[in-house]
Amino acid sequence: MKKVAVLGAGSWGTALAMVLADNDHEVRLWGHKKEQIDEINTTHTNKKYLKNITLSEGIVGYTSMEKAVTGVDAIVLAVPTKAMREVCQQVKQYLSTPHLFVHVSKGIEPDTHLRVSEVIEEELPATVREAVVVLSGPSHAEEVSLRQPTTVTAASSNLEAAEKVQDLFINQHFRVYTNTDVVGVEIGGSLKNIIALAAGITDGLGYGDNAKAALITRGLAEIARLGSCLGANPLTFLGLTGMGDLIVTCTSVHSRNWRAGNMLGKGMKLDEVLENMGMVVEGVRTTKAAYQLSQKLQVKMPLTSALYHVLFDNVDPKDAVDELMSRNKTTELDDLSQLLGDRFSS
Ligand SMILES: NC(=O)C1=CN([C@@H]2O[C@H](COP(=O)(O)OP(=O)(O)OC[C@H]3O[C@@H](n4cnc5c(N)ncnc54)[C@H](O)[C@@H]3O)[C@@H](O)[C@H]2O)C=CC1
Ligand SMILES: O=C(CO)COP(=O)(O)O
Repeated sequence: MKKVAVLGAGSWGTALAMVLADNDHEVRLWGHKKEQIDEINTTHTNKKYLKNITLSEGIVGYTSMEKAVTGVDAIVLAVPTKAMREVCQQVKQYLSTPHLFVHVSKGIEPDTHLRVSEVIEEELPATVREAVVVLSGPSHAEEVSLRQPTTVTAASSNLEAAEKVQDLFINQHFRVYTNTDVVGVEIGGSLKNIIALAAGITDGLGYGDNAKAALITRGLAEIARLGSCLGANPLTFLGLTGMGDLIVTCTSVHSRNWRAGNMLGKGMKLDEVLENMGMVVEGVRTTKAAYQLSQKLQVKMPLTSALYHVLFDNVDPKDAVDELMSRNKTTELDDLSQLLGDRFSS
């Protein structure tokens, strides 16, 4: 049995706390909202984030971060990307030895263009950080909390650390693989939210499965294009954190990114949509970051670019689709085949 602190008591932090409690670990779930932590400790529910779920009594809620992290074996960072720096700055005050950090957030910072593990490494000195492992994959909190079969990947350049995280989380319902391609895993997990927003939009506009399949496959092509340019192994994008997460997020009503896109497609404004959601929609900020990166690195990302103009320049979603469909004709396997070809030709 290990002692694990989960920082962030939203949907995903709570669902992962359940997995850890099922594995008989001592789980300390920290949140910054007192009423929510009181609810976790009294009724063993977290209704705003996981409806109709009773949490294991083994999960104890904390409002004191210091108490939550004192003496733990591992710290899971489960807050939205936007809050990651602030939470790292808080946690490092309470640590004096290196700890194993697991992050589960799917985003890229606009302007700095840093991946979440890079943000964490920037904020946490080596004196408190043994290793950073990203846990990612097709995994809606709603299904994980019902103990439905789910597969994810623990990725770190330090394979031993990834294996420690695999051992912490793996069970009969929650299967964990390992990978050392951190760039590929983080880029796949973040950029799929852009495509999920777009898939929600086409559904909201009344378009069908053909449009959805087009978004998923061409979305994967542009994710792989940018990811490979940043140093990822292109094959990672065919795995759980690439194609796997694209499928689950673009096709599920659980996805907040899909739901936000759906409302946009039905004519709502972005501000209204985000107010309505009450939970994080990571794809909005990631669209900005990926668009900026594609401009800087000169990587072709037509779907990301179209979504950027819908979100931030008030372009009508239907006009954006019409424009995408009337671009100059091209071949399917352009630079992507070069990327994969290089791998297979040696
Ligand atoms: N919900 C899901 O099924 C999955 C979510 N993720 C990722 O996990 C991350 C967290 O997402 P969710 O838990 O779903 O979001 P959520 O919106 O359900 O919950 C976010 C939680 O973070 C808290 N929070 C926000 N700012 C904070 C701050 N400055 N300090 C402390 N707490 C703060 C909120 O109060 C809330 O409890 C995101 O990056 C998301 O992409 C990854 C896999 C699955
Ligand atoms: O990442 C997720 C599933 O793997 C959750 O997606 P949403 O943030 O769109 O709900």
